[in-house]
Formats: sequence, C-alpha cells, structure tokens
Amino acid sequence: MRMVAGKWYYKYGEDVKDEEEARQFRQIIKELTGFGGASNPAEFVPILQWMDYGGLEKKLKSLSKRTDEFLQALIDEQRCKEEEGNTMIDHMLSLQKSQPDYYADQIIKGLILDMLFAGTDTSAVILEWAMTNLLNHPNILKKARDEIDSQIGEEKLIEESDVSKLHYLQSIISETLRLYPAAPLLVPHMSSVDCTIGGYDVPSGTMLLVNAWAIHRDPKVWDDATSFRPERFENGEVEGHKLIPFGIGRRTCPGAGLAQRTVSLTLGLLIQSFEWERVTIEEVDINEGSGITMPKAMPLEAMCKARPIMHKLLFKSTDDV
Ligand code: HEM
Repeated sequence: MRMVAGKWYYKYGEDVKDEEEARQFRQIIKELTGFGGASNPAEFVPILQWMDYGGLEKKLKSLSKRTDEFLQALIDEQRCKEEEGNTMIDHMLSLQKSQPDYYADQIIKGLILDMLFAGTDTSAVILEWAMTNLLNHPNILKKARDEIDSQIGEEKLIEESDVSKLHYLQSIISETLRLYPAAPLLVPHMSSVDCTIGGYDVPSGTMLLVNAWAIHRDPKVWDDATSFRPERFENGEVEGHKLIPFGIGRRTCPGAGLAQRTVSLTLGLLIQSFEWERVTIEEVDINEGSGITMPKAMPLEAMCKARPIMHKLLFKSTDDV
C-alpha cells in the first residue's frame, strides 16, 4: 500500500499514521483472501442460488461495500491533497484529469484491487517455494550463489538490470513455477460459444478450469517430472505450451513480466546477501496447503547469517556518512 497510497498498513510504530485505518485494511484483506479460496456450491447446483446457501452472497455484498468505501476514502484523501505525490493513486488521478471517462474512480478502485490480489500473494508464495527447494537442494543453492558471485561480484548488490545475466537464477524460478504454480487451476474461464476441447463437447456458458499443476507434472510431457531440476531450463525456450503458470492467450497474466523481475531480484538478493540453512537436518516439508494460491502447508522456517558482502556494504555506507 506504500506504492498504491503512500501508507504503511503492516508496519507497527511511527510509520503507521492511523492505527484504526490500518486495522480496518488488514481486516478487509483477511476477509477477501479468505473468500478468494471459498467455493460456492450454488455455482454448481443453481437451485441453491435463490436461497443464498451458506449466506455467502450476503457476506460478499457486505464485504464489497466496505472495501469500496475504504478505497473511495483513500482516493478522496489523495484528491484533496494540495501537493501531487508519487503514488499509484496520484498518477491515476492525474490521468483522470485528461481522460475522465476511462480513469473513473470505479476503474481506479478495480486496479488497486488487481494489484493487491493478483500481484502480491502470488509472488510471495513463489518466493517461499523457491527458498524451500533451495534449502532442500544445497547444491542448487550453491550453483546459484556461484553464478551471482561471478556475474555481479562482491562489491555491489544485484540490481534489476543485472537479472538478465543470471540465467541459472531464472531457471530456478521457472522450475519453481512449474512444480508450484501460484494459480494451480489458473483462473476460471467460461466458454462463450459451443466448442470441442480434447474431444469433449463443451456447451456455451460452461465453466472451464485448466489444471496447470497437473500439466506441469505430467510425465508424458516432462522428463523426471516431479524432481526439482532447474537445469531442464538451461537450454533456453520451452517448446509448446507445456509451461503455463501465467496462463496463455488473450487473458494471460499481464503482470508476468513484473512478477518475474521482482521474484528474480528478491530471490537473487536473498541468495547474495545471506548464507541459508535448514533449521533441522530433515528436509523442509513440501506439502501443499489449501487456498487459491497454493501456499505451503507449513510456513517456511530457515536460518540465515549475513555473507561478507553485507559487512562490506554496511561498513562502506557507514564510512560514507
Ligand atoms: C508469480 C506471480 C504471478 C502468477 C503465478 C500469476 C498468475 C496468473 C494467472 C494464472 C492468471 C490467469 C490467467 C488465465 O486466465 O488464464 C493471472 C491473471 C492476472 N494477473 Fe497474474 N500472476 C502473478 C503475478 C501478477 C502480478 C505481479 C500482477 C500485477 C501487478 C498480476 C495481475 C494479474 C491480472 C490483472 C490478471 C487478470 C487478467 C485478465 O483476466 O485479463 N499478476 N495471473
């Protein structure tokens, strides 16, 4: 939310200007993510729709009203400020002046929600799975660290523009997205006309789910399908559409490039800056929990200590002061 509205809602202390507002936001996000993973029986048994089975529709309507009011208040607050800032809302409000029909408040609120839901948990989950697999495969972690040390050196931290040089790091991310796609069933689609898919007749208006998780682990499509082996991506492009963590076609994820850059940069910095170890001799648990973005069943715990580059850079920055 710092990028979106210039506010901290998850940090405690002096950076949180309004604790009540932060509490409200955290509550809204908690409820929205909870509903994101909920399945609604009424979508499969239409008769349940008119009796609002489980009260889901009523709860969602009340939550969407609170969310809408909260986001509207944020937009109004930014609009009333005398100085124009550098947040996402500021930029969209300035576009609203030149294109008022397109950048209506309703669209701005939708874009904020997109950023929050489609963009944050997905990237965080991928990072957690990548670190889990690196801790379970210390040889892969070492190879990634060696690549970073040889390509970037020990005098500076990785920057976004360096990521394209780190091919092995990117293979690790592709392999993580293959085995642990953050949206394992992509996003539900609906057939707009009668069609045939894989020999099955599908009437128009049918909900279609693509099981990317199963495609990514299909032994007919991948060698040694269930092993974590980033080397399989080292020779460049993957043929066909067998790797689809971001979907394909017109509704493919528009944040794919951003996600790949932020995940690569963050993972690269974690590897470059710290030595990582498991907290026990046993491998880190790789069971999948439930939820729309396929989290780990058990949150990752790991030990780390700063690598020499951190000491060097920290002392350098103290010297500069
Ligand atoms: C590792 C991170 C991410 C993964 C795995 C991911 C995956 C996906 C998938 C599978 C879809 C559905 C594609 C389909 O319908 O077939 C999707 C849609 C979408 N994603 Fe992402 N995403 C990620 C990060 C992001 C980020 C960072 C943003 C924006 C900041 C974003 C914005 C969106 C939006 C707006 C849609 C809906 C597109 C539409 O329906 O036309 N995603 N994403």
